[in-house]
Amino acid sequence: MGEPSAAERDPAGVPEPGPPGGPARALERAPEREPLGGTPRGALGEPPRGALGEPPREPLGEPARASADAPLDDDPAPLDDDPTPLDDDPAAVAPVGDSVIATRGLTKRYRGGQLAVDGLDLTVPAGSVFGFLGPNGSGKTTTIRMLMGLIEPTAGTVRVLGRPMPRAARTVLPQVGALIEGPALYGFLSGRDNLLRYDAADPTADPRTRRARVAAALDRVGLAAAAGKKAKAYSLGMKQRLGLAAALLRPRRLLVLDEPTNGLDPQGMREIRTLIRELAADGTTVFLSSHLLDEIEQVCTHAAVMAQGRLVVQGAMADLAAGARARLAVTTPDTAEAARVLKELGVADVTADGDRVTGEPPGRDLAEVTAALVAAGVRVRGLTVERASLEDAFVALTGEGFDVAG
Ligand SMILES: Nc1ncnc2c1ncn2[C@@H]1O[C@H](COP(=O)(O)OP(=O)(O)OP(=O)(O)O)[C@@H](O)[C@H]1O
Repeated sequence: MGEPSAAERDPAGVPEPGPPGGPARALERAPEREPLGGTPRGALGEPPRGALGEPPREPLGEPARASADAPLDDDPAPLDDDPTPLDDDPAAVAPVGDSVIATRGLTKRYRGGQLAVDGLDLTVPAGSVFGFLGPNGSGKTTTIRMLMGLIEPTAGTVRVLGRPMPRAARTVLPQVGALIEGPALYGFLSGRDNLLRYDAADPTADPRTRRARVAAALDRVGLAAAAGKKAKAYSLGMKQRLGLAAALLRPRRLLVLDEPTNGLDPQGMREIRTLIRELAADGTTVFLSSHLLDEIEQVCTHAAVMAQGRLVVQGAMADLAAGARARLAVTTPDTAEAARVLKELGVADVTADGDRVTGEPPGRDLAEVTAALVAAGVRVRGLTVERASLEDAFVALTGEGFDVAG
């Protein structure tokens, strides 16, 4: 079969660009930093991403192989393997301990001057479904492209599966499945043939097991029945699942998914989320970026929040939800007296609104607080510590709104 021409490729095959775990970790709030001084890309009149900025997209868009074969975007990264002899042997990837991805001081300034990622310290625990959350333009895709060795950091380090990137790309990437900015497909080929062709382009893939691996991957993503259909007849959700199947053609220790549900209808989103949960249940660490809070809430065990290129917070979901902005709330007709008593008890940030008085949760037993209020003649109708929703917490942390509806 000859190489398809550009005209033969399905232009509609690329979906519109835009999505369980480790032990609970303490909430790590990133230190405050100076505001970014970068210039927005648009302001400099640079071409949009995808014109010049993107690496050439391989069929089905897996960056793993693209990173090894294709020229790199922006500052080309040296692709020499890590000089240690271990790197030639995929089985010899160093044990990763608790973290599958670790970045330290990771920084990317694009040529136009845009500081897209600023001093990122990210730690992704093994076995987690890690949500990488942030509004559009907060640096998620740039970070993912550095993780995959597609672009060279301006400063800082990246370790994936315990190895330095991009130096150990050839060792690491075969163990990483990735779906970045939607799969690129050949519309005139069936889903099965897309995967066969894709696998055949991978020099490290075993041709003897190809058909079986393709069938298993199609089955895995629920496309076995539609395997013979041309990809251009696939719905967006099916195309996205085919992209995932490409990432699953061999066992992976890590899946990196950039906005995997972007552009999908609710049913398609549910299917992808279910698949992610299943993959995670099998022990694969999943790193997924999203600007959708509820998506992160539904599938992730851990999350990091980005804003303007900086890490705002990262940790286990339970800690993020519990620790972010709990409030003591007293419901009473005697708000002025209740506020006075609470302040006397050392409750900070006391505010009265209607028949409610709220404040920071006190570091003492709530029974003591109730007793003090009652002793002062306050008619207490309700006293509780309210957990903020994740949305409240994240918006408070980032200081800006999220496009929650997508
Ligand atoms: N190739 C590039 N050249 C110059 N600036 C870029 C390039 N790619 C991204 N940027 C800029 O870097 C910043 C971070 O962009 P990035 O795409 O990483 O964010 P994101 O969180 O993934 O957002 P989105 O969800 O919109 O893709 C933005 O200000 C963006 O305009």
